[in-house]
Amino acid sequence: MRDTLYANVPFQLSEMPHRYGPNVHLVGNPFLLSQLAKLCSKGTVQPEINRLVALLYSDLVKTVINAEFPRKMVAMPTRMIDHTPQGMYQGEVIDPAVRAVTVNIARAGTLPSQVAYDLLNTTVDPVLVRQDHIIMSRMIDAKETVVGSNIGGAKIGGDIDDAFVLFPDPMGATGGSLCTAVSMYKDKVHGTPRRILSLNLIVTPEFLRRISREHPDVVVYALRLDRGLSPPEVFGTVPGELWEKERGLDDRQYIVPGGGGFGEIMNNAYV
Ligand SMILES: O=P(O)(O)OC[C@H]1O[C@H](OP(=O)(O)OP(=O)(O)O)[C@H](O)[C@@H]1O
Repeated sequence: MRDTLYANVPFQLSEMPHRYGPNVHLVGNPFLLSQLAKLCSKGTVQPEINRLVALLYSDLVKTVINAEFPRKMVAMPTRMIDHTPQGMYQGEVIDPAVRAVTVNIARAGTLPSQVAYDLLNTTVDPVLVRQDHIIMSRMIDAKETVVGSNIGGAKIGGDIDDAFVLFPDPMGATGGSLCTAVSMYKDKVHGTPRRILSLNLIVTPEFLRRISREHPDVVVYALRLDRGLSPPEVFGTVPGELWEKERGLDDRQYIVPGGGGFGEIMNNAYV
């Protein structure tokens, strides 16, 4: 007789309430926010910074797979099958027949994308998993204000038809980098993706506003929302309630409270 215990495995996102709409998920929890606080603090440099980024992404990617990916019922013999016909796991698993593409937005997104790629390969059929690469830089003017994002080169390994397309990038600041990358896929890469997912450690209200306007189909999972430069009336309100007044970017488009330029610190290259 079959045990139905794992026929419908419950999973519920633990997320912070907000008014940014159904495509935004703020999924920080006490454990991850502690690690992220450490990652953002002044004394955290190599090798600890990469260790923390990898740990945080390992968790975030699993959360996204649990929440977004389809499941499938399986009956898989265990090693005990040689001793008893009851040696079978019967229940749900993540459907391995799913296409997934993770995009390395170099440079801060390089390690996060590698973590995502490795985890996807252990979860779905590796033949269906791919990693693409985009060299991307925020462009600044003479006053060091960000004026846009530029693609310096890309290696795109094929189409994205019916694929989950993941953009794991630690900082969502102005949203320029993500919007440029998503537009490039929509304009130049063949196929209709099943879902476009942005996986961030920290996002700003400005980032969410830009993404939701330019690419409302993108689903954002972020551990933390930073709106530290907002006027006093914003603090204490539910995120998104006073969206137009919320501010998380300084004059140079760095996130506040933030954690500095992750790409710079992770690569020890201050350019
Ligand atoms: O939302 P946006 O304003 O576009 O900014 C965020 C981008 O900047 C950071 O990267 P990184 O430090 O690697 O690159 P940079 O040289 O573009 O600052 C970050 O990881 C994003 O890719």
